[in-house]
Amino acid sequence: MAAIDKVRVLIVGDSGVGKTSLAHLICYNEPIANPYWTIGCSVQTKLHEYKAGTPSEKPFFVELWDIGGWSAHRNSRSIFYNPTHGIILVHDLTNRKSQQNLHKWLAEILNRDESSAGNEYDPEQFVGTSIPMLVIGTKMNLAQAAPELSRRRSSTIAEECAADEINLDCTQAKHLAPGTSNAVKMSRFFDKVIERKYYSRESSQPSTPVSMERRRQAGAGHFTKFLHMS
Ligand SMILES: Nc1nc2c(ncn2[C@@H]2O[C@H](COP(=O)(O)OP(=O)(O)OP(=O)(O)O)[C@@H](O)[C@H]2O)c(=O)[nH]1
Repeated sequence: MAAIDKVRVLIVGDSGVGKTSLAHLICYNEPIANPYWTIGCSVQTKLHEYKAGTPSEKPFFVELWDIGGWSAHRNSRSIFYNPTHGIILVHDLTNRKSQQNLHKWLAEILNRDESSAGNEYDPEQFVGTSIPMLVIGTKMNLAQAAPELSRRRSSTIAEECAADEINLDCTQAKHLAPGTSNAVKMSRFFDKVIERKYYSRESSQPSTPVSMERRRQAGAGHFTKFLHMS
């Protein structure tokens, strides 16, 4: 049997926003019982059917690299960023600061090769990257219970990067259940990541400019299967 190709998707965001909970929900379709504090990085893998239900259907491993969000580890995290085939930016819907900090996370990943560049926010850089991105707002249940904490739900970084956006509660399986719009967006995102790595002319050029409109048009929604590899 032929080896199954794989892609690496980074899951980044401030400490405590729910990255580990999200990665578990994506891979197992059920909430994690005891989320742990991630030191360094934790990797979980799922089997995704690229373009499921079409003649182009093909399985790929999607490695979810859950990067610990503690700021003290910022200087050592860059070792996890190469290669990066896709990025999931996670923020807590009850914590506005965690949404604003997504710019810093993205800058940290995109500046990974420039040791002195720091994490300066450059909007042009975000528009210019062709790495597929997905923005996820967690703790929707808490945000709904306290709307004053989350008056603005849609995040500007998603608009700037023309990225899809999902708001969910990682403690409830139904929020990513197969057939839901969230699951379709997630699947479409993984298709984009695979498309860019294995089927695009840009695959050998990590950060080439691409128009916002083109990014919007890429990909199509399909369902996925899950597999965990320890
Ligand atoms: N109510 C609710 N709690 C959540 C949600 N997502 C995560 N949590 C809780 O938030 C806490 C932190 O979740 P983690 O998944 O460990 O967060 P993390 O981003 O991986 O944190 P670090 O490992 O420090 O980077 C845990 O107590 C989770 O149960 C959510 O959508 N709703």
